[in-house]
Amino acid sequence: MDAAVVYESMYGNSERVAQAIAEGLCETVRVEVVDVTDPAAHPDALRHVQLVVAGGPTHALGMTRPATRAEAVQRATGPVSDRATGLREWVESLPPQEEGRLAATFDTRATKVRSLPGSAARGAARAMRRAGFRLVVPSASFYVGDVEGPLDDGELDRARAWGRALGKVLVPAESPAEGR
Ligand SMILES: Cc1cc2nc3c(=O)[nH]c(=O)nc-3n(C[C@H](O)[C@H](O)[C@H](O)COP(=O)(O)O)c2cc1C
Repeated sequence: MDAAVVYESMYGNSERVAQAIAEGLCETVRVEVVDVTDPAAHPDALRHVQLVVAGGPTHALGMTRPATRAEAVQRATGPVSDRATGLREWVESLPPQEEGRLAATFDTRATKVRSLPGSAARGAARAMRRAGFRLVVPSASFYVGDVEGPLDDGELDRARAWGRALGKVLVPAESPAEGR
């Protein structure tokens, strides 16, 4: 089975989570990690992939928007990726999917506002379900200590474990060879 982890990231935290998820997933499936703005993330370029894992930062209780991305750039005290489009535009561009395509979603969120309900991952999951994907596991959130990060202790391990568990749902242990 082939999988792709498609991510958006302004300060690099969601990118690190995407890489960690791929490290867990690659124990059972072939996986590529793609920035959502990369031509390789275009829906046509991902047609060979059976599982798409998509994620990015939570901004203003949901997926980023042009205004929240501009705010993120303005608030940056270090490296920031100034991007014209993000996860929201990507999921909204997905054409109707053939039956059987699988998906899972993740986001990063701030520990300080952990009690707030908003989650980019849940918004992305809704859009992907509407496009015809089957969501194989509940969406996951990974936490940063402050707006620019860093990720809280243990979050990359948790992301690796989430990727590993996702791979095992897709490729049961008795037939690992079929997943490669
Ligand atoms: C404009 C803006 C709005 C944000 N809104 C939220 C929010 O509603 N909930 C939350 O948990 N985190 C919020 N955050 C924190 C982001 O989730 C955090 O910056 C992000 O997870 C870092 O990921 P990245 O390095 O991949 O961009 C916000 C950050 C910015 C810049």
